[in-house]
Parts: sequence; structure tokens; C-alpha cells
Amino acid sequence: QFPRECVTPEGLQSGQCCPSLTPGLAGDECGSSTGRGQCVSIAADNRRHGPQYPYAGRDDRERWPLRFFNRTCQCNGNFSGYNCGRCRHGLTGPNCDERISVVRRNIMQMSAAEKQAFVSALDRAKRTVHPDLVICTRRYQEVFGPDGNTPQFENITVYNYFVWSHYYSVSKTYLGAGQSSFGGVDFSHEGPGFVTWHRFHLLQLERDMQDMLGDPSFALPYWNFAIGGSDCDICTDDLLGARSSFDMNSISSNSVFSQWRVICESVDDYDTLGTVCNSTETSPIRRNPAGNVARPMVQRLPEPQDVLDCLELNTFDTPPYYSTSSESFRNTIEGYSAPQGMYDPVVRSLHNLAHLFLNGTGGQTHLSPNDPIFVLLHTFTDAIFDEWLSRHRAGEIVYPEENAPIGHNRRFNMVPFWPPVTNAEMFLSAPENLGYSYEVQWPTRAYTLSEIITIGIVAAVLVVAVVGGVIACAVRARSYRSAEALEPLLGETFRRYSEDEHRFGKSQSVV
Ligand SMILES: O=C1C=c2cc(C(=O)O)[nH]c2=CC1=O
Repeated sequence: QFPRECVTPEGLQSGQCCPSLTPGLAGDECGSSTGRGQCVSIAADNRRHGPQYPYAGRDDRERWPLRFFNRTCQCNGNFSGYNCGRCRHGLTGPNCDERISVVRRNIMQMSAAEKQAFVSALDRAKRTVHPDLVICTRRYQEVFGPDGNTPQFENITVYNYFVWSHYYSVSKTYLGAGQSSFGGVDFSHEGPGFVTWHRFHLLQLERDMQDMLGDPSFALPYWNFAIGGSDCDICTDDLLGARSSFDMNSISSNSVFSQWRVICESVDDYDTLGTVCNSTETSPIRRNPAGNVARPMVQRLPEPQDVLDCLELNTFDTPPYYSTSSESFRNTIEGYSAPQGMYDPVVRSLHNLAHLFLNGTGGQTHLSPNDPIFVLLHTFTDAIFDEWLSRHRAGEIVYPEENAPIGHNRRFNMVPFWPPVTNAEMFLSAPENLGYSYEVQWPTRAYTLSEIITIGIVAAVLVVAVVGGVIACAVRARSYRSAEALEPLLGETFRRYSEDEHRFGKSQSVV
């Protein structure tokens, strides 16, 4: 969430997080000596948000990140990053003026070596401490620690930061000792920011993994979860781990993911004590695909047709821009509506259905990224979002500016990312603006019986018309050819007749 350099007592007290690009070189904050950027006040969205969150001033995430910092680096041109030491997404080179793009592919279509490389890269990310960012383990009220001079921040690994940032965005609002925490708040789900927040979340992981691997061409793959049926095709030991033969809720010991331990599990403690998840790892991942016998509706994966149906929805989001929205592309891809767009409180489709299908760690919002299937599930969700943006040629104007749930307005800075990044900045076609694209074979439309009959009738009429036309032409051509065969004789007759007419006609008429 915040750069390590900024979370000193002095840094926190100043409210300024503008690190120097050249460590040790005073006065080079944000790379200002080389024209990369400068330290500026943070603009935080002040427009009205929806009624779901009825408080003001009770949650550190309101008007993010002003509770912690009010000054940040603003980078010039193509530079970016917390100290302007990086390039914007999709650009590279010393001056950030060379384009670079990676291709996210279907994990099922990768070679054995590529699959193995991806699994080991994830495992390395689970064990590699994040080079720049640290996490806050207390609410701001307690952030200076018991002695008032010990900022409550911790190192965290690259993958666990990915998990923690999701947890922080969905956690409840603590209202005080003895009071229930308020759960009607979610800075990354149930609103238009669902697609933009998860897009940035993935981009940050991809970028962190590129840095960790020293490989700027590294791309996250995706899982096409819209395959119907009840088989988790990526749950194999060469990919995300098969089911254990000994415990149907566990991952096979042949998979490295059976060794992973989750963070942010003690959610009841955080909510009652007013603490924040930290980097402590606890239990193994639990997963039992299609095993939720109490909810048969989530024992199967979405169908290919569901993807096509949701892509046909014309409107990005509809009031109240929430999980109750109808005819909203966003609420449909998120999975609170039927795939054709109609909101129905009992329905779970697309993204939500894929989560719930996993039936374990990956199906509980505060924990789900602990299961690495989360990454692949969300890259596919993002691919659908990108396809929708391109098919509907949508610009940011269709993204609600106000009255979306807290955190979801167009210009809100997404929680808990640093440096501040708005929803609008992720509402762009990825290949042209963000340096990645998807290689996807979108399903083609399956037709109903009555549509097939109608198409058959139309096709038959067309065939009859075309064949009839061809026959008519052939007959006409044939009679024309016959006429041509007679042409010398006719020509002669015609010529002689004309000549006669010319010679005699006019005089006759005069007579
Ligand atoms: O991790 C998630 C788990 C989810 C469960 C539902 C649901 O519809 O009940 N939705 C979820 C979203 C998640 O991100």
C-alpha cells in the first residue's frame, strides 16, 4: 500500500509521500532533478456517493488516501510510479517512449514448460518480499503504535500483498469497541469499480512479477471458466493443483500449492478488535470444486453462452450502480444478475459463480486471492471486460461520476493502491492504453431450435431464389447464344431491310 520510505513517524506526520528517485540525493523528490515529476497535493473525489454507506469520517478508506497522506508524486509525460522511477503501463526504455505489450493467454493452451514456469513464478512471488511496498496493520488511529513513535507497518511478500490489498478493500468498517462492525461497504465489489479495481489489482501483480523475474514479457494467463459442467479443468497437478486423494477439501501434495498458507483468515478478530489483517500465514488453502451440496446452483461452471449474452448488454452500469442493478453489464459480469442482465437475488452467474464453484478459500471474499485460481479467474473476467469495452466502443463518459457506492465513483482513488489511481484510469481499452492484450477465441452463438428453423427457412428461400435466378440467366444466355448463331443471317436481313427503307421509305412517304 505505501512505499517503505514514507512510513516513518516524520513521513506520516508530514502527510507527504514523495520519495527521492536517487536514494540519498536530497532534493530529488519524484525525480524532479531530471524532470520526471514533482510533489503535489492529492486530489480525492468529493462527489456524492450512494446511500449504502451512511457514515462520514469513520473509515480510513474514505476519500482515499487522505487519512494517511495528502501529497504524492505527480509524474510528467510517460513516467509513473511512487517516485516517478517507472514508465506508464505499455511503455519502456530509459525515456519511457518505447511501446511494449504482453499477451495474456489461455493457460490450457500453454506448453508443459510454460505451465511449469508460471506455477514456479507464482510460488516465488509467494516467498519474495515486496521490494517497495509495506502494509499497514492498524487503523490510522493506532498507526503510530503503543508508544506513539512506532509506525505499525510490515513487510509482505509480492503474492501476499495481492491477497492483503483485496482483503483491505472488502473489510468492514470498525465502529468502536462493543459495536458491530459495518459490513455494507466494499471498495472493490458490488459497484462499477468492480472491473476497474480488479484490473489494476492484476496489473500490479503482473508488474511485480515481471520485476521479480527480471522478465518484462511475463504475462498472467487466464482460465476460461465458462466451460459449463462441474469439472475444474485447471485443477491438475501441473497447473493449480489436483484434489487430494485423502481430503476432498484439500489440494494434492504433488502440487506446490498444497504448501501455501493463507493470510487474513481471522476476520472475526479484525472486526471485533478493530485490528487489520497482517502478513501472518495460517492454514492451507481449502478447495472442493463443485462440492457445495447445500447449494446445487453453484456446483456447475458458467456456460459459454453466458459470456456471449453478457457481452451483448449495451449499458455499462445502471442505477443504483450496486449489486441490485438490472440490465447492467458490470453487475452481470460480476455475477449478481442472470447472464442476460436481469437482476435476481438468488442468481449467481459468471464471476461470482466461478468463485462459489471453488467452494472453499476461493469462494470467500475476504480470503479468495489466497487461492491462486483467483488470478486466472480474474484475468478471464478482465478479458470479458476488455472485449465489452471494444465491442461497445465505450469511453469513460459511460462510467458513473457520482452516486455509485463509496469507492466506486469514476474519480475515486482505488483503495488501497499507491500512488493514487482512479477508476477512470483503468476504464480504457487495454491493448491501446495499458500494454497488454488477450488471445481469446470467443464462443460463437448457439441457436435455439426455433432460430434454427427460421434460419433454415430463410436459407431455403435464398437458395431457391439464387438457383431460380441462375436457371433464368442460363436460359436467357442460351437463347441469346442461339440468336447469336443466327446473327449473320438476321444481320444481313436487317441490313438489307434498313437499306431498302432508307432508299424507298422516305420517298414513299412523300408520295
Ligand atoms: O472472492 C469472492 C467470493 C465471492 C462470493 C460471492 C457471492 O456471490 O456470494 N461473490 C464473491 C466475490 C468474490 O470476489
